[in-house]
Amino acid sequence: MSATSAFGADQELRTLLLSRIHDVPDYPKPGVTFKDITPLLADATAFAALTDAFAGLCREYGATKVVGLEARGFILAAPVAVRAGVGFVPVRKAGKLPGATLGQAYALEYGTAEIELHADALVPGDRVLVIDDVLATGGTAEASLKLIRRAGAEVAGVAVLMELGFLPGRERLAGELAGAPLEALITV
Ligand SMILES: O=P(O)(O)OC[C@H]1O[C@H](OP(=O)(O)OP(=O)(O)O)[C@H](O)[C@@H]1O
Ligand SMILES: Nc1ncnc2[nH]cnc12
Repeated sequence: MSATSAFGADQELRTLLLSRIHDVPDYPKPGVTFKDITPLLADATAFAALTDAFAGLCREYGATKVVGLEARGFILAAPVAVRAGVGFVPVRKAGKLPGATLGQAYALEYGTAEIELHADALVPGDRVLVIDDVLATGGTAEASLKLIRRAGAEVAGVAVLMELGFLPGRERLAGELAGAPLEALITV
């Protein structure tokens, strides 16, 4: 079961962030409403507020590393790591990292995918906050937690900008979180 805190955006921040996330119907395929965060990234005030909220969480959890999930997770996580004064570690889609890697396959809605982590990017004693833009089915985040644990590090928590509450991502993640918190600034 995942713990919750007062991290959820207050009404003002939620309104700001929601106004900068655009719904794109039927993208990338019919029936899917894509949550486009590019307007948020283009708004310095909104991007800074988001970064501050995540950085506060990073400090609260005593995280020693921030992991960002390719690709939109990189954009959100990197400034958080800088703001919080901890290192940034990318989890990439398979075949993109040049060094020795740990790989983790996972099930998508249709088919499978694989993500990778540099084998030496985390060390025992690291406490890792995972950051991504969207939690949908939870498959990507779940696979990232497996990688972090296989690398010998501890999961401090998962933080996303937006949780799609109509999908069972939170339930899927619960086992792998093993009590670590899953925080969403916005749930739709
Ligand atoms: O909870 P899930 O069902 O796993 O979906 C969420 C993931 O899907 C999106 O990434 P995507 O694979 O589209 O990659 P991108 O960021 O490179 O566009 C999103 O940024 C999350 O990482
Ligand atoms: N609906 C959605 N919008 C943006 N990113 C996503 N990743 C998975 N589902 C998504």
